[in-house]
Amino acid sequence: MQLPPTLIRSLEGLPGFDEKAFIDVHNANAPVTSVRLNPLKTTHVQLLTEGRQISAAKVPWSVYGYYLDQRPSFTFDPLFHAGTYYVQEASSLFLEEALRQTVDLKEDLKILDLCAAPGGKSTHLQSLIAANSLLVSNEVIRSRASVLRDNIVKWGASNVAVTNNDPKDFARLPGFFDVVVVDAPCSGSGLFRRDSEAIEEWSENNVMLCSQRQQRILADVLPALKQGGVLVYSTCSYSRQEDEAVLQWLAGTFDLEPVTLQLNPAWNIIETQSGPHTGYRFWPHLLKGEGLFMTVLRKNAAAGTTGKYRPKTKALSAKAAAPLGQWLQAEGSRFVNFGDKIYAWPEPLFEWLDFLAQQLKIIYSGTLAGEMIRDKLIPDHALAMSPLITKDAARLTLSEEDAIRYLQRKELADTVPVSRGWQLAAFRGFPIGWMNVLANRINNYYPKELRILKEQRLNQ
Ligand SMILES: C[S@@+](CC[C@H](N)C(=O)[O-])C[C@H]1O[C@@H](n2cnc3c(N)ncnc32)[C@H](O)[C@@H]1O
Repeated sequence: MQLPPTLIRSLEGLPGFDEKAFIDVHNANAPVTSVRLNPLKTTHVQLLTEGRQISAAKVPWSVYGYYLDQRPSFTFDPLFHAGTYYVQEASSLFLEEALRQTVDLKEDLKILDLCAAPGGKSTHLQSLIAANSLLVSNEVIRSRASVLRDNIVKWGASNVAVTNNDPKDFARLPGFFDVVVVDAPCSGSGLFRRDSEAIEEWSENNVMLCSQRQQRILADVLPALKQGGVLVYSTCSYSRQEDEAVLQWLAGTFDLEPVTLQLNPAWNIIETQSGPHTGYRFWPHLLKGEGLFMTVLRKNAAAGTTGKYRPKTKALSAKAAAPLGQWLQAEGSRFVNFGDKIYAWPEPLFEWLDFLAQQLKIIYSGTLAGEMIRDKLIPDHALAMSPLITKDAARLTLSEEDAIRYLQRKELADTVPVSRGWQLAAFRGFPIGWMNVLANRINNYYPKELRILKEQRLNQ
């Protein structure tokens, strides 16, 4: 692996940098695989290891994160499609430790993940916050926002709104958020080990452009953070201009208080100073993870307020919502319809979601229960992924082979259902989607755009 010599030169003198060890670890061809469990579905890592000749070890800075000693084919694992875990780079799981040390996560919070696709940090944040907290998971690029929505749907949570807005749109929400996470678009050098093609695209000029864009994004979003609120800024770049220099600029431009985290020395995370502010560097030659920079700051400055709110969205009447009781645990939810589509919004988040719907371009919120057609609900895939699904829902347990066929949207020739109508396709107890059993065939309702396109199981 030929790392850009200008990158190497630019890293000299940075805390923790060791040229030889850094180059060696890039050439060692020893990829690190890590996953994070979804506590809405399971907290037992044995689910992924038992009977699979894989062993798992804890990622030290995350309750839900595990290293796997090999990389299985996630595409061909029905448990992956059931949303029981997310495949995520280990260093980035440090977000959990950063928040546990700076925010009372038991409180009802409003959290913004500004640069959220494909959803690693957002699904993680969702696992850390209370059920009555609201996560706004935003992605500016429309196609990437759809991938983000799919991953949020798969995760199964109801307390998330997926938005497709430009950072400057958040100026409409002065002082609204308790926490803002900016996992900024960057030059990506921290991931060279996993994606050697990115090396070709790396240039000093791009580092500079990224640094300017990072500053613009931060300046745009800061008004939306409340006074006393916490800003987390991270990149997967090693470059000073995108890390310490951005922190220095933040500190010099805005009224932000330094926040220092307690580190376990065994973790080998390296502290780096920008004046009184501390950043945290993750070097792949010092720990089991990829390159990452993260810093936390607290807003001192007074923030504006969002002004008067006029309710607009109407919840379905009890009578109109009654048929939904057969599909999901309705207690604690209020139902809203956008056209024929019926969403379940967590009751305590109703006003916030209604307010946000008036300010932002929301592409998904709560849980999409399904479409009401002639007074009957056609259940949506999102409902199958959600813990709201009623325990009484009929389900058909599929073998691994059939579960993969189902996920490929193929026919389930050998599966023998015991009853007719809508039922969940399940694998090892976890729903993976819907099917409708008719007299002479089974209709596979796995969403076309999510289906596994590959024929063969290949390790990826
Ligand atoms: C590092 S990635 C985010 C990864 C994500 N947080 C995760 O954990 O899965 C940065 C994201 O910022 C988005 N982005 C690109 N340009 C942007 C801009 N000008 N403002 C805000 N976000 C931008 C990218 O599309 C990308 O999805």
